[in-house]
Amino acid sequence: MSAAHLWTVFPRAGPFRVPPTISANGCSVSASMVAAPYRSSEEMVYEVVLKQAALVREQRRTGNDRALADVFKDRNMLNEAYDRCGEVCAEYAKTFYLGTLLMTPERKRSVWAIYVWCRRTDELVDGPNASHITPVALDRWEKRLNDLFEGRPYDLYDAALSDCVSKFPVDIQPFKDMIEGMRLDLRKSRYNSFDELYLYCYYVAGTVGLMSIPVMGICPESNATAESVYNAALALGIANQLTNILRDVGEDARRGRVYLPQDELAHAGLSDDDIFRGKVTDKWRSFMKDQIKRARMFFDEAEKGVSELNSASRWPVLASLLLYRQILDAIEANDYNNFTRRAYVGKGKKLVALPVAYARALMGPSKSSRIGRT
Ligand SMILES: CC(C)=CCC/C(C)=C/CC/C(C)=C/CC/C(C)=C/COP(=O)(O)OP(=O)(O)O
Repeated sequence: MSAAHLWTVFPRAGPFRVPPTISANGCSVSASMVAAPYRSSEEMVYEVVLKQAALVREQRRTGNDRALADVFKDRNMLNEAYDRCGEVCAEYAKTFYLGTLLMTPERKRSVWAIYVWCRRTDELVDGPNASHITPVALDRWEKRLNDLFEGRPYDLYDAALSDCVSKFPVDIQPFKDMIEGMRLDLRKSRYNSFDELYLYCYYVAGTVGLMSIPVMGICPESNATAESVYNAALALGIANQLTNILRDVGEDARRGRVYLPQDELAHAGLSDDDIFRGKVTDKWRSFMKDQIKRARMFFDEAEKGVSELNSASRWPVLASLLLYRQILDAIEANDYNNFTRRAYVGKGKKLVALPVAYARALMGPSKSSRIGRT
């Protein structure tokens, strides 16, 4: 693990804060290419991390849930709302859903409600009606978000999230940022540098980590700072999204989109044309090796935070981390042909990952955790 990478994941925090070196991001790109602009996105994201961590710290200190008005008098309606969220989660994220079943009822249903909101947001730009979506529609979606945070949900799914955010110290910012990510996706189909891509990944996936931690909870025995656990959660979202991008290169290219950093492509002697041509060359393999290496580093950062979570939250997170990380192995096994072959993790591997994750999830926070307090 390069120290430079740690600087990128922990931009201002503790012992890992070192200036970037030539191997920044674990890729063979020059430091000047990634280091200077790299700070801006990271710092912006870090503000959100600090704010979220402060909310959770406050909750840990007082031991009370944030007291918002209980707007839902009709418990049956609310139970129905949460059940519907559970059904959606079970349908679209089976493994994750299975893992959530270990959580306390309150946490479990809140995680479902967050999942459903994220899925609906994603569907706005990725779903069947995506071609009709406009920035105005996203503004309306944001207005709905504000309303539900103030206890005025529009529909049943919103009602579940509205209740969830009244019970857990969830900040609205990551939700707004996810909508911002959708706006970005509407107007942008190229990313000049990893800094730009990082910001996109934060918007559309890192935010999920920040939304989830207040609900999943940090283990009471954990010595880690809230900031460090948030950083790990953020890293998992980034790792997942980078993996998604690497898996879907061909599919995205067919939609005219290239999510790979243009400067790194150029540095590797590649261009959009090579991607549209879709030929696996040695240049492409070497480029992909670096990209995979960087995604794995984000997974590694994330993994360190899992043991700091509440015991029942560790399993679903670790299981999904192990499974998603294996997509990178599958890309390698496909000899880096992510143009016409879809990398996937077979059923057998999934079945092995679940008990492995379960056994590892039994381990609590490490006393000498590198993400612990300094
Ligand atoms: C590590 C610690 C401390 C906490 C974990 C905090 C959490 C729950 C983070 C979750 C991050 C996450 C799941 C982000 C979503 C990223 C992503 C790319 C999801 C892919 O979703 P789909 O588009 O449905 O995937 P497929 O295309 O593979 O079906």
